[in-house]
Amino acid sequence: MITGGAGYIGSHTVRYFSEVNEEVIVVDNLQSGHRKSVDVKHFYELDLREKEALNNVFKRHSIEAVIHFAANSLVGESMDKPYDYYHNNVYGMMCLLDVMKKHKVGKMVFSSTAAIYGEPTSIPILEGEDTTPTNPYGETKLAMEKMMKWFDQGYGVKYVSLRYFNAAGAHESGEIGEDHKPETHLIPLVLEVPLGKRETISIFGDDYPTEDGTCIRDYIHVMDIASAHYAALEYLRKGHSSDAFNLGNGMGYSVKEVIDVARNITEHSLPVEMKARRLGDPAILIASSEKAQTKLDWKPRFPTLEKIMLDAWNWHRTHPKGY
Ligand SMILES: NC(=O)c1ccc[n+]([C@@H]2O[C@H](COP(=O)([O-])OP(=O)(O)OC[C@H]3O[C@@H](n4cnc5c(N)ncnc54)[C@H](O)[C@@H]3O)[C@@H](O)[C@H]2O)c1
Ligand SMILES: O=c1ccn([C@@H]2O[C@H](COP(=O)(O)OP(=O)(O)O[C@H]3O[C@H](CO)[C@H](O)[C@H](O)[C@H]3O)[C@@H](O)[C@H]2O)c(=O)[nH]1
Repeated sequence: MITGGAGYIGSHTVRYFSEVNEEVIVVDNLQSGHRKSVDVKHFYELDLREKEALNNVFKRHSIEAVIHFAANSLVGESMDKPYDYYHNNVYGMMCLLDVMKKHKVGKMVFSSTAAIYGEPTSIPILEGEDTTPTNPYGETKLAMEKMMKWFDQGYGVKYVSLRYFNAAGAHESGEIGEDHKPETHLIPLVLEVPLGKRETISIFGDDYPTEDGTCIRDYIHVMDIASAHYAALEYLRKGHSSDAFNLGNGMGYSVKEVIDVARNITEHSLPVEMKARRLGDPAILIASSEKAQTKLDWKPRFPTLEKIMLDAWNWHRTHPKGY
């Protein structure tokens, strides 16, 4: 079962699983997902918090494992609406785990985030880094990780928590990609300029302690995130114990560098506008993914920002209005 399978990362993971001949069913309430982004036999439009309906899906299918993407996931929005984040993320997880335990489903692969670390004390970030989130989004994801730990101890539900850094790019076919409304992520926003959907791209702060003064992030191709979910499932199938892994490329790009790569690929001048810092943005987030590479036997296939940007551009220029 893939929850949130009609969302950005979920739909790419559904696609990857079909490419490796795994049978999946999708549960999604379509609050931000797109029905058109997934081609599956069994799609259930429901909210995880509708526990009885969820229970019926578990009754109807013999579910081996759950891959759990469904969540609210915008840092800025979470500052304004913490209740919504606790209710969907934490209570949604409670409902899901409760139904899983009822049906003795003992494997979960979970979407965690770099946001659980807050301002890291060292770069690259290792999994043992302090977890002190600076926003309700990161706080709820950390609470969800902790809930899984106790459900493992109490009921034997094994899990892999994947802490992704900045997901970007699209499937190479250009058939599926990122379509968030409103969009807040840097790469799709940058690409709206050459598409004529916006005049300029804003840079949120150029006074950070980095070489060019703009924030540095570790961008990871969405299909590499998708393949990591399969690697994590295989890891659980082998009977390994529950664990958490960072997913990134170990390379940081500043906001200005991202815009430069987009200029090369789109051949557009991409005018920028300097703005104030965005609340809650850490200066530098770069992952060490060595643990995932070693223990999950996973390797990113598309580590360069050029490839990530090229695939994103391929999707956006052919789908300027999204799905
Ligand atoms: N995009 C990133 O850079 C990034 C980075 C780190 C972690 N994550 C995590 O990855 C996951 C997927 O992110 P995304 O960018 O694909 O987001 P998304 O909003 O595109 O996808 C989330 C999906 O879950 C569905 N959903 C939400 N609440 C639900 C509920 N209660 N019941 C059923 N369905 C529900 C939505 O309709 C949507 O299809 C999230 O959990 C997010 O926190 C994303
Ligand atoms: O118009 C924009 C949009 C973003 N930025 C900057 O670009 C960088 C990347 O911003 P994104 O919004 O694309 O991504 P975030 O790093 O804020 O967040 C992403 O990665 C986090 C973990 O690193 C969380 O998981 C979160 O869910 C996910 O959206 C930030 O420095 C941001 O300030 C701009 O300068 N201008």
